[in-house]
Amino acid sequence: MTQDEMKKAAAEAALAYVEAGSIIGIGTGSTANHFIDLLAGMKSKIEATVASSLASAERLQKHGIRVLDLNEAGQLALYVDGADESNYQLQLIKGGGAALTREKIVAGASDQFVCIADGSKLVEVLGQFPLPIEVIPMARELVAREIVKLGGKPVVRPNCITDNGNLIIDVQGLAITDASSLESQLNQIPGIVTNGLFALRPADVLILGTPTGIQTLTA
Ligand SMILES: O=C(CO)[C@H](O)[C@H](O)COP(=O)(O)O
Repeated sequence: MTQDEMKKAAAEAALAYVEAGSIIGIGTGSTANHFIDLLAGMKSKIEATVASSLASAERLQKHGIRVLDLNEAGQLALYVDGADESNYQLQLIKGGGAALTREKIVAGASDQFVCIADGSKLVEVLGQFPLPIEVIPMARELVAREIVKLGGKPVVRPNCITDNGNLIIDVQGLAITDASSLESQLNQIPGIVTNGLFALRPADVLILGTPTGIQTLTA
């Protein structure tokens, strides 16, 4: 089974969490794309969606799935999204697709966060994947200096402007032993919009596609 097939299997398993008549938050990335494509097969069952990126909104609309602004939609029952890493507490690193801020907003507005991924994303300790941080452009050098003080190596992601008009700095070499504290600490640095740690609001359910089948972890 390829990694992509495992992502698709996880996305398919997440369909079971979709309730009739609901508005669903939709993530960003290749696993979320599988979920969007599968959701199209049951689009008459749902009321609408809220997208965490322009790319996901476009894909949903191509399938004829209604996309609402979060401010119109209100509190959502369900958010489905992928991740770059998850630990066993379902704390995540996200932002490989540069959509972390909108993803965190939509996750924060959802009662249940179902994370879908292939099994390689499950790790003992977060941090092998460089931590993405969304940064307001004028604060780039300030943020980079502060990250170095914390022991990280900041790398500005080339040719990347977020849907919010900002930069992504990927931070390598951070020891993420206390993900909640680090998430809060980084967000205190002026110029950081948010960082890709989803520890204060982890996933509620993690669905992994593995070579031997679906593995589901709950918080
Ligand atoms: O956080 C994300 C986008 O900002 C994605 O969920 C994360 O990068 C995983 O992507 P993929 O499903 O393509 O492996």
